[in-house]
Amino acid sequence: MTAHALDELLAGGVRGRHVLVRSDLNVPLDGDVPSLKVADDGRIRASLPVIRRLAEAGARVLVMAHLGRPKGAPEPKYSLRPAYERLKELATFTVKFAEDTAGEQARALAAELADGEVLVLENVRFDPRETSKDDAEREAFAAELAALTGDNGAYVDDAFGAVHRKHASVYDIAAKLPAYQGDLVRTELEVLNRLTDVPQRPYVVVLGGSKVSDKLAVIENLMGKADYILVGGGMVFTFLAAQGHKVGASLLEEDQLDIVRGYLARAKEAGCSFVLPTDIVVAEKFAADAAFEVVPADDMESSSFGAAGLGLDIGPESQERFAQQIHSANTVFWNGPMGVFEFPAFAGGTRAVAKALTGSEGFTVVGGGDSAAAVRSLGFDDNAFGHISTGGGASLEYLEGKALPGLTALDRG
Ligand SMILES: Nc1ncnc2c1ncn2[C@@H]1O[C@H](COP(=O)(O)OP(=O)(O)OP(=O)(O)O)[C@@H](O)[C@H]1O
Ligand SMILES: O=C(O)[C@H](O)COP(=O)(O)O
Repeated sequence: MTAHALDELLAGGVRGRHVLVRSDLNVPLDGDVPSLKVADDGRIRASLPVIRRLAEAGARVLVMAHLGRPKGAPEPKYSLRPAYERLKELATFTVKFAEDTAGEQARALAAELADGEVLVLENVRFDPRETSKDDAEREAFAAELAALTGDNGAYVDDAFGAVHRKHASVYDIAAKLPAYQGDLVRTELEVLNRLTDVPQRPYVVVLGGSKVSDKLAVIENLMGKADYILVGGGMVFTFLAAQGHKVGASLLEEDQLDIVRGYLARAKEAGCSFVLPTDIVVAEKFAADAAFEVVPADDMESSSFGAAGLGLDIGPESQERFAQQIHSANTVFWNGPMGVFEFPAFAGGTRAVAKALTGSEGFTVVGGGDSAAAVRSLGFDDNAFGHISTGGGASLEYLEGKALPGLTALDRG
């Protein structure tokens, strides 16, 4: 079965109907509470077309989204208010904000909404039922969200970046309301299908970032698809440690070491080679102005910071090697910054990989909220890449060939 498209919903007429849209507004923020500002509005801009189409067609649009990973209770630093402020600046229609998600204020504001107006609900993850493992809890929350739409509502999933999450606002909600696939999800899938169908070889996957345990899980499957997997970012230290090297105080998933050893042992028979950095930029502490040194990847504690040193970027030799590997590829998929690019001293690896992609003659895809934000903050133009996907974990899991809850939920309906 295929999902019903947004076009079908619009063709049936939405004027006066409440339409609940799941968007991915999980954007990086700058500053401190209460003056947090959106640091990169890529995901907001990507979410805008569907919201606009619905508003212009006269729907009463309710936008639900998450930001960060709060622990099931309101936390000011994870409020969606900054994302709402930015959306309001970009919008040509009225946008309002509810301080709760499905509570008293959300219900009242949803009921008062006029045709063509938009209401952004507070972070869905402020309710523990959103991410609960208990089906009944998630379903109860989904029912409360659905109730905001009255008796003739509809649901549109446009949050490509979250389709891999079995969460109430992504999965369970689709069983509560007539459900449709948003344009962003559709176009993201069309592009990623070019990578799953017949990628032009050599096919290089570049992995980094900090959501290490999420992403380690996808490697097993990617090994059967990619010719080379280049590993950088926070994920690299679990690889180096699995090879028996000391990594100081760097990000490390101790409980994944055996799994990673298995990957390294099976890579050859899977027809894939791992390319790991040979040098690392090690810092004294996690700070923009931290002292740093470049050390061999297999001897990270040789820096003057000893076991307290933190690997925050791949070194210049590795940058060169990764760039060469990317230049020789015909297809490149990149997810996850190579280092803590938010600190200029540790942005070299990410810049080098981005530059290599922009110089590539092959088909290049950058996936991930932070990865996309990184390339833009380093001054690269979106158009210099084949495609910039709004999904990090989502695109990786899609490429892995997994059935994703947010997509299967729509097929159901
Ligand atoms: N060596 C490192 N140590 C700690 N953090 C790192 C390291 N390298 C990169 N990071 C951090 O990784 C973060 C991005 O990781 P993430 O896995 O979220 O990327 P993404 O896939 O682009 O985003 P998303 O999955 O949210 O769409 C950045 O904030 C960056 O600072
Ligand atoms: O940033 C992302 O990849 C998406 O918004 C999903 O966020 P999550 O990894 O916290 O579920």
